[in-house]
Amino acid sequence: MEKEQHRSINTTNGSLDDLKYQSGFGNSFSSEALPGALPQGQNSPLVCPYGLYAEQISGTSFTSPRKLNERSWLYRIKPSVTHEPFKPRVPVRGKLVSEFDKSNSSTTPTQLRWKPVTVPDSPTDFIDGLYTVCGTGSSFLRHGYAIHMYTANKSMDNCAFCNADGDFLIVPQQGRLWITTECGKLQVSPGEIAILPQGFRFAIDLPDGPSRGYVAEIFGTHFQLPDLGPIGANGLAAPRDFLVPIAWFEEDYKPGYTIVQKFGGELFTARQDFSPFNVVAWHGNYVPYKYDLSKFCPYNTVLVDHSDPSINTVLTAPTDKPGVALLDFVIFPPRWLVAEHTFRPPYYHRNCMSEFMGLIYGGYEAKSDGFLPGGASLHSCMTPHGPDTKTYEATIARGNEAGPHKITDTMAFMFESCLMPRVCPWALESPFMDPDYYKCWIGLRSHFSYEGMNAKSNDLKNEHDGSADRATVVELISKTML
Ligand SMILES: O=C(O)Cc1cc(O)ccc1O
Ligand SMILES: [Fe+2]
Repeated sequence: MEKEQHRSINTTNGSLDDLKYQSGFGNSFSSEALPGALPQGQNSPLVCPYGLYAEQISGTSFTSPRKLNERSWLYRIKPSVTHEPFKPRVPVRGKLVSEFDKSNSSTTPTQLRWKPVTVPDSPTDFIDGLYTVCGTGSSFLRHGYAIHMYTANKSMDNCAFCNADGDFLIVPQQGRLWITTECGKLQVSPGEIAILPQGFRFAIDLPDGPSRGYVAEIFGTHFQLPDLGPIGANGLAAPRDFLVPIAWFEEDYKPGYTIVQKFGGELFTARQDFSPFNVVAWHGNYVPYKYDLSKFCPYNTVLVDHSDPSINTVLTAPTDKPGVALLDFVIFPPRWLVAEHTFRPPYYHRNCMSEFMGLIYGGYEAKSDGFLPGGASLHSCMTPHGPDTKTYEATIARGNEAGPHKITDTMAFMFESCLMPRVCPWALESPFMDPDYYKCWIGLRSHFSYEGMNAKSNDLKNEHDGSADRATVVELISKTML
C-alpha cells in the first residue's frame, strides 16, 4: 500500500464554479492536466510521460466501422485493474433491472402516470436512490433500454459507480449534479443533460442536497445527433453546444475506496486504495458529456398543423433499421405557436413506438394539470393518448382568434422507443402512481352533428358560449399556455 498522500492536481479547473470544457460532438478530443502528459505519435509507449499507465476504454467493438467506432486512451497513475475481486453488494436493494422478463416486470397497455416522487429524508446517494421504472430487452444481449428515476439527498462518499450494462442519459429535474468522471468534471443543472457512456467510472456529488431526476439507459448502442434532412446543415442541437470535460486527477491515498459496478442489473463492489479519478491525460472520442437544453434551436410548423415530435429530437440511439430508434430523446422547449386554423396542442394519437415522458419545469401543453415537474407518464405502443379534456375544451374555446403565442416556462421531454416496455412492480404499486389518470379524458364529449358537416372550429367554440361550464372554460383559457 502507498503512504498517505493528499494532493489533488488540477491545473485548469480551479473551482467547480468555473469549470472549463471542450466543445463538440463525436470529436477526437484530447486533454492533459499536466503539460506533456499525453504521449505523442503513439498510444502505448513503452514508458509513458510522468510514468503513467496507458489504458484504452472501448465503447464499440474494435472492428466497428470507423464512423461508429468509439474509444479513448486514458493515461493514469494506476490502471483500473488494481483492485480486489468484485463481490455482490450488500444489502441487495434489487430495484435495478437490465434484463426484463416476467420475473421482474409486467406488461400493460394502460395509460400510466406518476406524481413526483418525494425525496427521502434518510441519507440516500445517487446509487441507492436509483430505481428502474420500465424497460425492455437485455443488457446481456446488448439490445434494449431501461428507464430509471432517482431521488437522492447526499453525495457519493469514497465510492465510484460504473455501469457495465449501457450508457446513461441523465435528466436532472431538481438539484445540480457535480459529476466527477475519469475524463474530468461535469457540473450539470436541471435543464441540462449528461451522458455517461458504458464503462466510465463516475461519482456524483449533490451540492443542493435533495435531488430528483430521470435516467434513460441504452444497451448495445450509443447516442448520435439526428440527421437534419431537409432542415439543412443547422438547427436543433448544435454539435458545438455539447461539452466534454478537461482532464482532472487526484492522486490521494483513499483507504477503502469502493467501485460499485452495475453488471447485468446487479451491483457488485470492489475495494481499492486509490481514487479512480487518476487520469492525468486522455484522448479519444468515447467521452462523457453534457448539453444545455436551452441551447436547442427548435424548428416547427409555420402555417398549419402540429408537427410530429421527432422535429424536436436532441439525441437518438439507433437500431439497425433506418429511422427506427432504440431510444430518441425529444424535448418540448419554449417556442412560438403560430399555426393557423389548427388544433395546436399535440394531436390525439396511437403510436407504434412507446412514449415515456417527464417534465423538468413548468407545465405541458397537452395536460392542464396532473402532469407535474418530477412526475412521469408512460403511453406504450398503440395506447391511445393526447390532450386532456380541459386542454381540448380550452383550445376550442380559444378558437381561431388565437394569434402567435409563445409557450414559455416549460421543458417536457420524451424517451421514445420502438421496443415495448415492461413495467417494474414497484412503479406500478407506487403510492405516487395516479390511478385516476384515465379520468382526464373521460369528459371528452361528442361534438358530432349531421348539421355540423361544414363546422369550422369557430362553430365549436360557439357551442361553449353560455353553456354551463363557461366559467371553467374561461378560467382555463387564462391558465392554459395555448
Ligand atoms: O404524447 C405526447 O404528449 C408526446 C407528443 C407530443 C407531440 O407534440 C406530438 C406527439 C406526441 O406523441
Ligand atoms: Fe404521444
